[in-house]
Amino acid sequence: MNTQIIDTVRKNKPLIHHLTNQVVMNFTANGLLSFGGAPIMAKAEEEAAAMATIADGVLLNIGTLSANDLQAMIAAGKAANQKGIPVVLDPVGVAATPYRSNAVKQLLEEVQPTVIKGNAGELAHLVNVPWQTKGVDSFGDGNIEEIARKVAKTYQTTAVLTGKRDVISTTESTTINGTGHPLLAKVTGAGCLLGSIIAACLTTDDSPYEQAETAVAFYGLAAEYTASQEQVKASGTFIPHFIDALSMDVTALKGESL
Ligand SMILES: Nc1ncnc2c1ncn2[C@@H]1O[C@H](COP(=O)(O)OP(=O)(O)O)[C@@H](O)[C@H]1O
Ligand SMILES: Cc1ncsc1CCOP(=O)(O)O
Repeated sequence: MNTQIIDTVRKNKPLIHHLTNQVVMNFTANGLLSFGGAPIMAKAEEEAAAMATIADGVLLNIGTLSANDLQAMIAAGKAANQKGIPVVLDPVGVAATPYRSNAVKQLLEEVQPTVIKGNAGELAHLVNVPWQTKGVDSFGDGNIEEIARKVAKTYQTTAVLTGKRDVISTTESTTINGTGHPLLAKVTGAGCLLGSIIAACLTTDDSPYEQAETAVAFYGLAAEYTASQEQVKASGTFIPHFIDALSMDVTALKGESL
């Protein structure tokens, strides 16, 4: 984890244009604000390109996709590519229906994502590897390093595969992150908010590999700290304390004194 990336995000407060799903909008906006970014949620096709042009990064999350959303995502993604700002694609539930699968295919033909982030089932689907999924969730085990590497190679991007262990992979390097807590899997939108925080970290001058690894490691550490708090009983009490933890310094999250 490169803590300078987090410090830089907190200094610059990057504006992240979110085209995300209805389930997680408020949680994502509060989580990114706490971390140190500036969220804006905007899905109208009419303003998608203009919004991306004033933003520092764009998040495309297909969780509750409609036909209009897809056109807006293509417009925002293209504008971001043109401006040279990062784009994170989160193909939520892509394996669930042919509609989602075709929409992501179209998006990937028109937009070059800096990072593709998803759980094992979502990323496996993108590279035609069989995996057990149920709606937006992923189950089972398999070669997650191989899947992340395949996604990075196929789409010439940085892949972030989440789960009990997270894999960050480019065409050249792969690393595993072990921070995190099972309560994250009990909170809807935990993966979606991570996408937003990755987008914020991608706005510094470092490599996407280091930026993504930092975002994922920090996020898991914040979850571990949260779960260790006495007031946290289960997923309901986890949520507000996790939002708080996202604003903390790494030293404090680790319980180290300065
Ligand atoms: N069993 C687990 N133990 C620790 N961390 C987990 C576990 N499951 C998920 N996470 C963490 O939760 C976050 C969201 O991952 P995941 O649940 O795979 O995403 P999604 O919500 O998109 O399915 C990631 O930071 C990941 O590391
Ligand atoms: C439940 C649900 N349905 C459509 S989007 C969504 C949220 C999924 O969020 P996450 O995959 O981050 O838990």
